[in-house]
Amino acid sequence: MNNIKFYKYQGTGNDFVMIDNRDEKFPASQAYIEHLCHRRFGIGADGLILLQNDPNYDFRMVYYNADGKEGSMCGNGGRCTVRFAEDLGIFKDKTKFIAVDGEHLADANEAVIALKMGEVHSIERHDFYDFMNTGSPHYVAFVKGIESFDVYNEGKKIRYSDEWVARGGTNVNFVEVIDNETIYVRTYERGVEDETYSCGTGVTASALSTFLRFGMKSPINVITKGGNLKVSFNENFTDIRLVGPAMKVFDGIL
Ligand SMILES: N[C@H](CCC[C@H](N)C(=O)O)C(=O)O
Repeated sequence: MNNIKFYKYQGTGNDFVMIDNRDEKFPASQAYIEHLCHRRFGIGADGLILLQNDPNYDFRMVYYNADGKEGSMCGNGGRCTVRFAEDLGIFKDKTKFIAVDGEHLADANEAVIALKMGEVHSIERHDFYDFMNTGSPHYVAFVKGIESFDVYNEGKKIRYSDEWVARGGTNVNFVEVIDNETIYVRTYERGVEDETYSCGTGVTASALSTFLRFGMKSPINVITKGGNLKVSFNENFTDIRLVGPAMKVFDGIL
């Protein structure tokens, strides 16, 4: 026993081990984090997040993928970290924190966390897909029959293609337009190397891409395997919000 307290949180089924690391005592080695995230040998999670102090913000969020490596920004993880900080009594109603991609604002109420995402300034448009960075890199392709689509194999093929390996890897989103204000998104996640139940930065990228390709207006409702999110944005993508539930599942001692 290391006598470290951990908490398990989830946001639309994207789940995280959360550690209050304000004393910076957590031994953050890759092997240990990978072990804790393992669904058979550990607690089981898509990632692990350290909540740390920062002199200029309410807190700092440090995110690791399930493979134990520090990742780029995680939207659902950000929403869960905000809920965690609220539960720890760090803020009430509104917060400002820092993550690997910069500053984030968020509002919390009992039902949802609304997280302001980074601005998106450049989007690569291709015939069959868009690519952008919403804090993490995202490939977005539109498909029909999303519920029976082979996300794992098709996503893996793209993620491990020579082009994307050379570019540092990517998360891969498959999207179907459901109605005038709703899309369904499924994501193969880099660093988890599997489909997750929901990916916040991926959902954000998918909504922006749906606006560009089909003119769907903000706010866009997003269905994922783990529940529903909403993405609102202005048309130059400088004010993007990811809104949805985030909650504690259990806690324990390591
Ligand atoms: N699940 C995360 C994305 C994690 C990004 C990660 N897979 C990477 O590319 O490093 C989210 O909700 O935005």
